[in-house]
Amino acid sequence: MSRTVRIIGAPMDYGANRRGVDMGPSAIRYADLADGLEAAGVEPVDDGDLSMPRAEERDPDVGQPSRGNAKFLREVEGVCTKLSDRVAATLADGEFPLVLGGDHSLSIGSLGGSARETDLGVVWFDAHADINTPETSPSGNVHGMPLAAALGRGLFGETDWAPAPGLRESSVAYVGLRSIDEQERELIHDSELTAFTMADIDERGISAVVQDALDVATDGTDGVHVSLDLDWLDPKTAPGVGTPVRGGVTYREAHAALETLSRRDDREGFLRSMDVVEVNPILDEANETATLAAELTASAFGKRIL
Ligand SMILES: NC(=[NH2+])NCCC[C@H](N)C(=O)O
Ligand SMILES: [Mn+2]
Ligand SMILES: [Mn+2]
Repeated sequence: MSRTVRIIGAPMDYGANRRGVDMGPSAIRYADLADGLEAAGVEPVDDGDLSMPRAEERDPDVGQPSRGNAKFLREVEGVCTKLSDRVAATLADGEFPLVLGGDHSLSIGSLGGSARETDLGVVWFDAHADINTPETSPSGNVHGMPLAAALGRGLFGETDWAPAPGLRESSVAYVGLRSIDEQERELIHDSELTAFTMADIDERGISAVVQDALDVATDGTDGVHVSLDLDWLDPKTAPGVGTPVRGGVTYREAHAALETLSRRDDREGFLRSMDVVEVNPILDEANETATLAAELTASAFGKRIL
Protein backbone atom coordinates (compact mmCIF):
# COMPACT_ATOMS: atom_id res chain seq x y z
CA MET A 1 0.00 0.00 0.00
CA SER A 2 1.37 3.38 -0.90
CA ARG A 3 2.03 6.03 1.66
CA THR A 4 -0.70 8.64 2.15
CA VAL A 5 0.63 12.18 2.06
CA ARG A 6 -1.74 14.65 3.67
CA ILE A 7 -1.36 18.13 2.23
CA ILE A 8 -1.97 20.84 4.83
CA GLY A 9 -2.06 24.41 3.52
CA ALA A 10 -0.89 27.09 5.94
CA PRO A 11 -1.40 30.49 4.27
CA MET A 12 0.64 32.19 6.98
CA ASP A 13 2.11 35.63 6.36
CA TYR A 14 2.35 37.02 9.87
CA GLY A 15 6.00 36.03 10.17
CA ALA A 16 7.25 37.85 7.08
CA ASN A 17 7.49 41.50 6.23
CA ARG A 18 6.06 40.98 2.75
CA ARG A 19 2.43 40.25 2.02
CA GLY A 20 1.73 37.72 -0.69
CA VAL A 21 3.40 34.67 0.84
CA ASP A 22 -0.07 33.68 2.08
CA MET A 23 -0.85 32.72 -1.53
CA GLY A 24 1.94 30.16 -1.59
CA PRO A 25 -0.20 27.07 -0.87
CA SER A 26 -2.58 27.69 -3.77
CA ALA A 27 0.28 28.50 -6.15
CA ILE A 28 2.03 25.23 -5.26
CA ARG A 29 -1.19 23.26 -5.71
CA TYR A 30 -1.77 24.99 -9.04
CA ALA A 31 1.68 23.81 -10.12
CA ASP A 32 0.41 20.19 -10.17
CA LEU A 33 1.73 19.14 -6.80
CA ALA A 34 -0.78 16.30 -6.53
CA ASP A 35 0.19 14.87 -9.95
CA GLY A 36 3.86 15.07 -9.03
CA LEU A 37 3.23 13.20 -5.80
CA GLU A 38 1.27 10.50 -7.61
CA ALA A 39 4.11 10.14 -10.10
CA ALA A 40 6.40 9.70 -7.11
CA GLY A 41 4.27 6.75 -5.99
CA VAL A 42 2.53 8.23 -2.97
CA GLU A 43 -1.13 9.00 -2.48
CA PRO A 44 -1.89 12.69 -1.93
CA VAL A 45 -4.93 13.74 0.09
CA ASP A 46 -5.60 17.46 0.34
CA ASP A 47 -6.83 18.85 3.64
CA GLY A 48 -7.30 22.37 2.28
CA ASP A 49 -6.00 25.38 4.15
CA LEU A 50 -5.92 26.15 7.84
CA SER A 51 -7.94 29.25 8.61
CA MET A 52 -5.90 32.25 9.63
CA PRO A 53 -6.92 34.53 12.50
CA ARG A 54 -7.67 38.11 11.61
CA ALA A 55 -4.77 40.27 12.71
CA GLU A 56 -5.79 43.05 15.07
CA GLU A 57 -6.15 45.59 12.26
CA ARG A 58 -2.72 44.39 11.21
CA ASP A 59 -0.96 46.25 13.96
CA PRO A 60 2.31 44.37 14.29
CA ASP A 61 2.81 45.69 17.81
CA VAL A 62 -0.31 44.12 19.29
CA GLY A 63 0.73 41.19 21.46
CA GLN A 64 4.43 42.14 21.46
CA PRO A 65 6.56 40.28 23.99
CA SER A 66 7.62 42.25 27.05
CA ARG A 67 11.19 42.30 25.81
CA GLY A 68 12.57 42.05 22.33
CA ASN A 69 10.83 42.33 19.03
CA ALA A 70 8.54 39.76 17.42
CA LYS A 71 5.82 41.14 15.17
CA PHE A 72 2.39 39.47 15.15
CA LEU A 73 3.60 36.93 17.71
CA ARG A 74 0.08 36.35 19.01
CA GLU A 75 -1.18 35.47 15.53
CA VAL A 76 1.82 33.23 14.88
CA GLU A 77 1.12 31.43 18.16
CA GLY A 78 -2.52 30.88 17.18
CA VAL A 79 -1.70 29.41 13.77
CA CYS A 80 1.21 27.29 14.99
CA THR A 81 -0.80 25.82 17.83
CA LYS A 82 -3.49 24.70 15.37
CA LEU A 83 -0.93 23.45 12.85
CA SER A 84 0.93 21.48 15.50
CA ASP A 85 -2.30 19.67 16.44
CA ARG A 86 -3.06 18.94 12.80
CA VAL A 87 0.42 17.54 12.15
CA ALA A 88 0.31 15.38 15.28
CA ALA A 89 -3.16 14.04 14.34
CA THR A 90 -1.99 13.23 10.80
CA LEU A 91 0.96 11.25 12.14
CA ALA A 92 -1.29 9.47 14.64
CA ASP A 93 -3.42 8.33 11.67
CA GLY A 94 -0.32 6.82 10.06
CA GLU A 95 -0.16 9.49 7.35
CA PHE A 96 2.58 11.83 6.26
CA PRO A 97 2.04 15.56 6.94
CA LEU A 98 3.18 17.81 4.09
CA VAL A 99 2.73 21.45 5.09
CA LEU A 100 2.60 24.13 2.39
CA GLY A 101 3.48 27.69 3.35
CA GLY A 102 3.22 30.44 3.94
CA ASP A 103 6.20 31.95 5.66
CA HIS A 104 8.75 29.99 7.65
CA SER A 105 7.32 30.88 11.07
CA LEU A 106 4.82 28.06 10.48
CA SER A 107 7.62 25.55 11.11
CA ILE A 108 7.19 26.22 14.81
CA GLY A 109 3.88 24.38 14.37
CA SER A 110 5.12 21.59 12.12
CA LEU A 111 8.11 20.88 14.35
CA GLY A 112 5.95 21.01 17.47
CA GLY A 113 3.48 18.50 16.03
CA SER A 114 6.11 16.18 14.60
CA ALA A 115 8.32 16.20 17.72
CA ARG A 116 5.48 15.86 20.20
CA GLU A 117 6.23 12.31 21.29
CA THR A 118 9.17 11.53 19.06
CA ASP A 119 12.87 12.32 19.04
CA LEU A 120 13.06 14.28 15.83
CA GLY A 121 15.95 15.05 13.52
CA VAL A 122 15.75 18.05 11.20
CA VAL A 123 17.30 18.93 7.85
CA TRP A 124 16.86 22.65 7.17
CA PHE A 125 17.41 23.72 3.56
CA ASP A 126 17.69 27.51 3.73
CA ALA A 127 19.81 30.56 2.92
CA HIS A 128 19.07 31.73 6.48
CA ALA A 129 19.67 30.22 9.90
CA ASP A 130 16.24 31.26 11.27
CA ILE A 131 17.52 31.08 14.82
CA ASN A 132 16.96 34.63 15.99
CA THR A 133 14.96 35.19 19.15
CA PRO A 134 12.82 38.26 19.89
CA GLU A 135 15.86 39.51 21.81
CA THR A 136 18.32 39.18 18.91
CA SER A 137 16.16 39.68 15.81
CA PRO A 138 17.21 42.65 13.67
CA SER A 139 13.84 42.68 11.88
CA GLY A 140 11.26 41.42 14.36
CA ASN A 141 10.00 39.04 11.67
CA VAL A 142 9.17 35.69 13.23
CA HIS A 143 10.05 33.78 10.03
CA GLY A 144 13.66 34.45 11.08
CA MET A 145 13.03 32.67 14.42
CA PRO A 146 11.33 29.25 13.98
CA LEU A 147 14.31 27.10 14.98
CA ALA A 148 14.97 29.22 18.06
CA ALA A 149 11.30 28.89 18.99
CA ALA A 150 11.16 25.12 18.52
CA LEU A 151 14.40 24.71 20.47
CA GLY A 152 13.02 26.88 23.29
CA ARG A 153 15.71 29.52 23.05
CA GLY A 154 15.48 32.95 24.68
CA LEU A 155 12.00 34.25 25.33
CA PHE A 156 10.48 31.25 23.54
CA GLY A 157 11.68 29.03 26.38
CA GLU A 158 9.26 30.83 28.69
CA THR A 159 6.25 29.92 26.57
CA ASP A 160 4.35 26.64 26.59
CA TRP A 161 3.49 26.67 22.88
CA ALA A 162 6.81 27.17 21.09
CA PRO A 163 9.29 24.50 22.30
CA ALA A 164 9.06 21.15 20.48
CA PRO A 165 9.42 18.43 23.16
CA GLY A 166 11.47 15.88 21.17
CA LEU A 167 13.84 18.26 19.41
CA ARG A 168 17.50 18.59 20.35
CA GLU A 169 20.06 20.96 18.86
CA SER A 170 22.44 18.13 18.10
CA SER A 171 19.90 16.54 15.72
CA VAL A 172 19.50 19.63 13.53
CA ALA A 173 21.52 20.11 10.33
CA TYR A 174 21.41 23.14 8.07
CA VAL A 175 22.20 22.86 4.37
CA GLY A 176 23.08 25.86 2.21
CA LEU A 177 23.40 28.77 4.66
CA ARG A 178 24.72 32.05 3.29
CA SER A 179 22.97 34.85 5.18
CA ILE A 180 23.51 34.75 8.92
CA ASP A 181 23.00 37.63 11.35
CA GLU A 182 25.88 38.48 13.70
CA GLN A 183 24.22 37.11 16.83
CA GLU A 184 23.06 34.00 14.98
CA ARG A 185 26.68 33.36 14.00
CA GLU A 186 27.82 33.44 17.62
CA LEU A 187 24.94 31.27 18.66
CA ILE A 188 25.67 28.64 16.01
CA HIS A 189 29.34 28.56 17.01
CA ASP A 190 28.39 28.04 20.67
CA SER A 191 25.75 25.42 19.91
CA GLU A 192 25.57 21.77 18.96
CA LEU A 193 23.84 22.60 15.69
CA THR A 194 25.48 21.32 12.51
CA ALA A 195 25.72 23.94 9.77
CA PHE A 196 26.69 23.20 6.18
CA THR A 197 27.07 26.47 4.30
CA MET A 198 27.21 27.16 0.56
CA ALA A 199 31.00 27.00 0.92
CA ASP A 200 30.72 23.35 2.03
CA ILE A 201 28.56 22.62 -1.02
CA ASP A 202 31.10 24.35 -3.29
CA GLU A 203 33.89 22.32 -1.83
CA ARG A 204 32.37 18.88 -1.41
CA GLY A 205 29.34 18.75 -3.66
CA ILE A 206 25.69 18.70 -2.73
CA SER A 207 25.22 14.93 -2.40
CA ALA A 208 28.06 14.44 0.08
CA VAL A 209 26.80 17.35 2.16
CA VAL A 210 23.24 16.02 2.22
CA GLN A 211 24.49 12.56 3.25
CA ASP A 212 26.31 14.16 6.19
CA ALA A 213 23.26 16.22 7.12
CA LEU A 214 21.19 13.02 7.12
CA ASP A 215 23.76 11.29 9.34
CA VAL A 216 23.26 14.09 11.87
CA ALA A 217 19.46 14.08 11.62
CA THR A 218 19.05 10.29 11.82
CA ASP A 219 21.57 9.64 14.59
CA GLY A 220 19.63 8.65 17.70
CA THR A 221 16.30 9.97 16.40
CA ASP A 222 13.05 8.22 15.42
CA GLY A 223 12.31 10.28 12.33
CA VAL A 224 13.35 13.27 10.27
CA HIS A 225 11.55 16.50 9.42
CA VAL A 226 12.60 18.29 6.24
CA SER A 227 12.10 22.02 6.02
CA LEU A 228 12.50 23.45 2.53
CA ASP A 229 12.69 27.25 2.29
CA LEU A 230 12.62 28.20 -1.40
CA ASP A 231 15.13 31.00 -0.79
CA TRP A 232 17.62 28.16 -0.37
CA LEU A 233 17.84 28.21 -4.17
CA ASP A 234 19.54 30.93 -6.12
CA PRO A 235 17.12 33.83 -6.76
CA LYS A 236 17.71 33.49 -10.50
CA THR A 237 16.07 30.07 -10.27
CA ALA A 238 13.58 30.88 -7.50
CA PRO A 239 12.69 34.58 -7.72
CA GLY A 240 9.36 34.35 -5.89
CA VAL A 241 10.62 34.71 -2.32
CA GLY A 242 10.54 37.62 0.13
CA THR A 243 14.15 37.48 1.32
CA PRO A 244 16.30 36.46 -1.67
CA VAL A 245 20.06 36.01 -1.23
CA ARG A 246 22.31 35.50 -4.21
CA GLY A 247 24.69 32.57 -4.44
CA GLY A 248 22.19 29.81 -3.72
CA VAL A 249 21.97 26.26 -4.99
CA THR A 250 21.17 25.62 -8.63
CA TYR A 251 18.16 23.81 -10.05
CA ARG A 252 20.18 20.61 -10.49
CA GLU A 253 21.78 20.78 -7.06
CA ALA A 254 18.37 21.19 -5.47
CA HIS A 255 16.94 18.14 -7.23
CA ALA A 256 20.08 16.14 -6.47
CA ALA A 257 19.73 17.03 -2.78
CA LEU A 258 16.13 15.86 -2.52
CA GLU A 259 16.82 12.75 -4.58
CA THR A 260 19.72 11.87 -2.32
CA LEU A 261 17.37 12.22 0.62
CA SER A 262 14.67 10.10 -0.97
CA ARG A 263 17.05 7.32 -2.08
CA ARG A 264 18.33 6.98 1.42
CA ASP A 265 14.81 7.14 2.83
CA ASP A 266 13.88 4.21 0.57
CA ARG A 267 16.39 2.11 2.49
CA GLU A 268 16.09 3.55 5.98
CA GLY A 269 12.52 4.94 6.15
CA PHE A 270 13.19 7.95 8.35
CA LEU A 271 11.21 10.65 6.55
CA ARG A 272 8.39 11.74 8.87
CA SER A 273 7.17 15.23 7.99
CA MET A 274 8.01 18.09 5.67
CA ASP A 275 7.23 21.73 5.06
CA VAL A 276 7.72 23.79 1.93
CA VAL A 277 7.78 27.50 2.65
CA GLU A 278 8.33 31.09 1.55
CA VAL A 279 6.85 30.88 -1.97
CA ASN A 280 5.49 34.37 -2.68
CA PRO A 281 3.48 34.40 -5.95
CA ILE A 282 3.34 38.20 -6.05
CA LEU A 283 7.12 38.35 -6.36
CA ASP A 284 7.31 35.34 -8.67
CA GLU A 285 7.67 35.15 -12.43
CA ALA A 286 4.86 33.11 -14.04
CA ASN A 287 4.64 30.77 -11.02
CA GLU A 288 8.12 29.35 -11.60
CA THR A 289 9.06 29.26 -7.91
CA ALA A 290 5.86 27.45 -6.97
CA THR A 291 6.46 25.02 -9.84
CA LEU A 292 9.94 24.38 -8.54
CA ALA A 293 8.53 23.84 -5.04
CA ALA A 294 6.11 21.22 -6.39
CA GLU A 295 8.83 19.48 -8.42
CA LEU A 296 11.30 19.38 -5.56
CA THR A 297 8.65 17.96 -3.25
CA ALA A 298 7.98 15.18 -5.77
CA SER A 299 11.73 14.46 -5.87
CA ALA A 300 11.75 14.19 -2.09
CA PHE A 301 9.09 11.49 -2.28
CA GLY A 302 10.95 9.51 -4.92
CA LYS A 303 10.05 10.89 -8.36
CA ARG A 304 12.90 10.02 -10.73
CA ILE A 305 13.89 11.06 -14.22
CA LEU A 306 13.93 7.46 -15.43
N1 LIG B 1 12.58 32.28 6.63
C1 LIG B 1 13.22 33.36 6.19
N2 LIG B 1 13.11 33.74 4.96
N3 LIG B 1 13.95 34.03 7.07
C2 LIG B 1 14.65 35.25 6.77
C3 LIG B 1 15.29 35.82 8.01
C4 LIG B 1 16.09 37.06 7.74
C5 LIG B 1 16.82 37.64 8.94
N4 LIG B 1 17.83 36.74 9.43
C6 LIG B 1 15.84 38.00 10.04
O1 LIG B 1 15.87 37.40 11.07
O2 LIG B 1 15.04 38.88 9.88
MN1 LIG C 1 15.34 31.68 4.09
MN1 LIG D 1 13.77 30.19 6.37
